[in-house]
Amino acid sequence: MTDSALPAPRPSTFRALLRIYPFVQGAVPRLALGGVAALFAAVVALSIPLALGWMVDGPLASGDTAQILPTAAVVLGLGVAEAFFVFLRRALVLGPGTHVDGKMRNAIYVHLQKLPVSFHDKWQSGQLLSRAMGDVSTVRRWLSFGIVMLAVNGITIVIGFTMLFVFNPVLGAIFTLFSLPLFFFSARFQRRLEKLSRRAQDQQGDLATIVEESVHGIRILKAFGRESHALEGLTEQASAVRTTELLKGRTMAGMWFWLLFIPDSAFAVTLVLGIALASTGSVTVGTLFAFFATATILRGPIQSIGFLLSLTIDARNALDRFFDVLDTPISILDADNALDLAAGKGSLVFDNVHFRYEDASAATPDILRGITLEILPGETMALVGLTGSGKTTLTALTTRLFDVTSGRILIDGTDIRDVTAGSLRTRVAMAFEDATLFSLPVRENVLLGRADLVGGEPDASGAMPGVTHSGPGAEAVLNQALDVAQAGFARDLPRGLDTTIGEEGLSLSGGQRQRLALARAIAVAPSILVLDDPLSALDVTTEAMVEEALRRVLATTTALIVAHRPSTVALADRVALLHEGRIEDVGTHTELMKRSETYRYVMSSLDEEARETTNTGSIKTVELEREYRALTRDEEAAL
Ligand SMILES: Nc1ncnc2c1ncn2[C@@H]1O[C@H](COP(=O)(O)OP(=O)(O)OP(=O)(O)O)[C@@H](O)[C@H]1O
Repeated sequence: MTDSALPAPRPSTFRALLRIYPFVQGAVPRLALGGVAALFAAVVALSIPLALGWMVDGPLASGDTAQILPTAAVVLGLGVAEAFFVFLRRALVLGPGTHVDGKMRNAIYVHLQKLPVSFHDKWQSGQLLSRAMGDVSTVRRWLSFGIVMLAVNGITIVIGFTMLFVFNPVLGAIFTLFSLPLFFFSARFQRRLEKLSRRAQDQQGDLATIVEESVHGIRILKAFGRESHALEGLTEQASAVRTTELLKGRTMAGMWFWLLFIPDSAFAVTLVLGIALASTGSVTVGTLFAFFATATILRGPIQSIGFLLSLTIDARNALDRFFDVLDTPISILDADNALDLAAGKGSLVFDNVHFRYEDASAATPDILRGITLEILPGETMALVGLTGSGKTTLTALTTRLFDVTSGRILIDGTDIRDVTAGSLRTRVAMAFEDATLFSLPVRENVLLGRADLVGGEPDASGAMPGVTHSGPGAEAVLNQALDVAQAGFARDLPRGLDTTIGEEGLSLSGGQRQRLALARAIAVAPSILVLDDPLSALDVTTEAMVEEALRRVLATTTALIVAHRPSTVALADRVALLHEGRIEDVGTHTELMKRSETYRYVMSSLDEEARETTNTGSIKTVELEREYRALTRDEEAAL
């Protein structure tokens, strides 16, 4: 391995934590003020032993009782001042923590939206969720508490130890000497904790993935009676998390042992020596009193160092995990000089397009190996091919969900990589077989691609409706899209088009979800419509109605439709046959039936597929089946 191939060394905890600065920037003044308040609290606390020492050596030793009350009042005043500064510190640092928390979550969300689909294919959603939620919270806790207390306790320790030396250099030196091993143990435990903490956080991400997947796939698990299998997976992962947490807990317990034992033994040794020195008169009782009062105050900061260090280590790992996502480059970006795609007739051209997935092994050939295809403005082209031939992959390239490996895709003569993705995606709309909906009202789901219709008119109270789609323009688009997609059922939902669809639309049937997803694509009023078998879950009667309405839309729109059913092929002006990574033939259905053996083979396999999935109880099905069979027979006879 060459030097350049070696992984970059892990940066120090300090450098790793410094990366939070851009998110903290605006909050620095409040954090700094919080730190100052905490420092005042520490200084006030440390001055109490001075007052006590003075009282013991002064008024108490001389019997001047008149001085006792004022001195007690001073100590009380210092106590009140300390409480006030602690309150101030908490109030000041609370805001910055939540501010940074919000900024970090926004940043990771925006980045996740921009990352290409290939990134999301690779990353588990639970890992992303735990980074955006759990890790960001860990950083907030450290920022609101950990860093301030670490700084203040550090300063308290320095001032406190200096005071011990001033009270009595011998006792101070012995106390310091006995406390030194603390730093050795802290460093040792820090390294061990760092590894365990990262492991625990990663395992929690995996656990979140399992929970997310089993909730998401609850219907399948129930249908196959595999809830116990999912539980086994969860138990196994939970036990891995538990083992790591236990190991972490044991390491922390070991650290705590030394954190308590070392200062206590330092305390004991200096106490014995201090009493001996006081008995010889080398040190006054008041000074000894102040020495131990200070040492007692120092116990808290010394002991909390371990906890604060583990909080810091957790925050460092959380930040590393956060930046694992944020540092992932956005591979599909607008070019520097990208312009908006101008309105045009809507021609779509694939020019010698090659494509392979990033993680494909070197031994496998490209999925698409030189696709050349022209879809004329207003034309409807069906894309037909065997399962796994790359139809979905080809459609995904049209909106740059993936970029071509080589070759070009042109819309109205312009390479889609030369225009802004935003404008491209308003000109090209997609509907997929897997119709994902969001936990939003029907209206918002259907008008998702119409950012131009967000807002609407103020309501009766004059308030703006916020980020919702409303107004006459939005209503017209919504109604037309629902009509074409035969999704009128949505108007009969309990709150009509304002009904919030359950998570991912799971409260709707597969066919209802597909119709809403189709309405969503139609609502964009694109010049190019790309449909990846979006009618597969519909019964044949509804499919025929949707197709009839679609024909009206498609008459003015360029369309590329992945067809898995002969009835979908019937929608098209021409058919492109995708086979072994290339467009093997293009022509009308009749032409291809005549001249292409591959096409006849593919169609007969689609036919079987269709018969397996159609609702044979429907009269329409029988009619369509008969029509198609007759067509096929005629064509076969003509051969
Ligand atoms: N995200 C991905 N990463 C790696 N390989 C993928 C990815 N998505 C699809 N593939 C592979 O690419 C090939 C083509 O898949 P694609 O989904 O485009 O086929 P298809 O023709 O649409 O299939 P179907 O008709 O079954 O829907 C398949 O071998 C598939 O395993």
